[in-house]
Amino acid sequence: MAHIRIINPNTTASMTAAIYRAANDYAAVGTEVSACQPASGPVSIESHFDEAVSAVGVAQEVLKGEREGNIDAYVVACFGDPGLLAARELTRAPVVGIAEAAFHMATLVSTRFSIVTTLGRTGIIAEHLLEQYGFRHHCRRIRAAEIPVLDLEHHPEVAYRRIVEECCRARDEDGIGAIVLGCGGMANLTQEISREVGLPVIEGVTAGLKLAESLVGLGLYTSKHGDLDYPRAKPFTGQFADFSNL
Ligand SMILES: O=C(O)C[C@H]1NC(=O)NC1=O
Repeated sequence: MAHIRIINPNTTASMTAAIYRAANDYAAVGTEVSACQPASGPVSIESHFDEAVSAVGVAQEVLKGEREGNIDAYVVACFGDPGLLAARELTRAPVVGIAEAAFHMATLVSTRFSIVTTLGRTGIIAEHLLEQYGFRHHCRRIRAAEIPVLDLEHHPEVAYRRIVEECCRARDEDGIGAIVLGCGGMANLTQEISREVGLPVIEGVTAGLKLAESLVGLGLYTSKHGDLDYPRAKPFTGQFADFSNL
């Protein structure tokens, strides 16, 4: 039995629920999935600033999970993987970011992939992650459907069509074998888009869940030898006082 906690770093509860449903549909027998989002922060994450603010919320949700004591792994369900390394410092449980998970999965089924994300301005965040994780040469292009994140909920039909159109352009122009969807809010679209576009389509919530299950099943844990060791205990002031002496 593994309990996997999925953290939606934005504060839109309906997106958290959609992310939970998508993950739970793929959970193995014996896996318990739970989902949460920070009490405060951006309703959607579409910029460096949004990422920075949401990273604090991710850390707070991991600390809550550690206090609960029964979480075997965490998934950070925003394509920018906000606060991923900081989250790993706070727990021995594996912590999987959905961008990193999707990149790994995509390279297991194709030599080259393109990313289709929401707004073009967030493409640089994915570009930085490709570099950081060592997947830069696997990714042919970072494309955007040019839809705000919450349009996935507010205008799902328009959003779906724009995503599929951009996926088709990627398939026809980029010399790729697979597509990575660049938003946690796209988690429930994978199969439908894959059927319509005719390529493997990978998104990070479900990829992250299955990788987290594998890490737990292998008995792997976040190393506490080196840079992912727990933070040195120290006082924190002001709004972060509850981070004191972790
Ligand atoms: O980076 C993006 O465009 C998508 C990212 N933003 C968000 O609120 N959830 C996400 O996965």
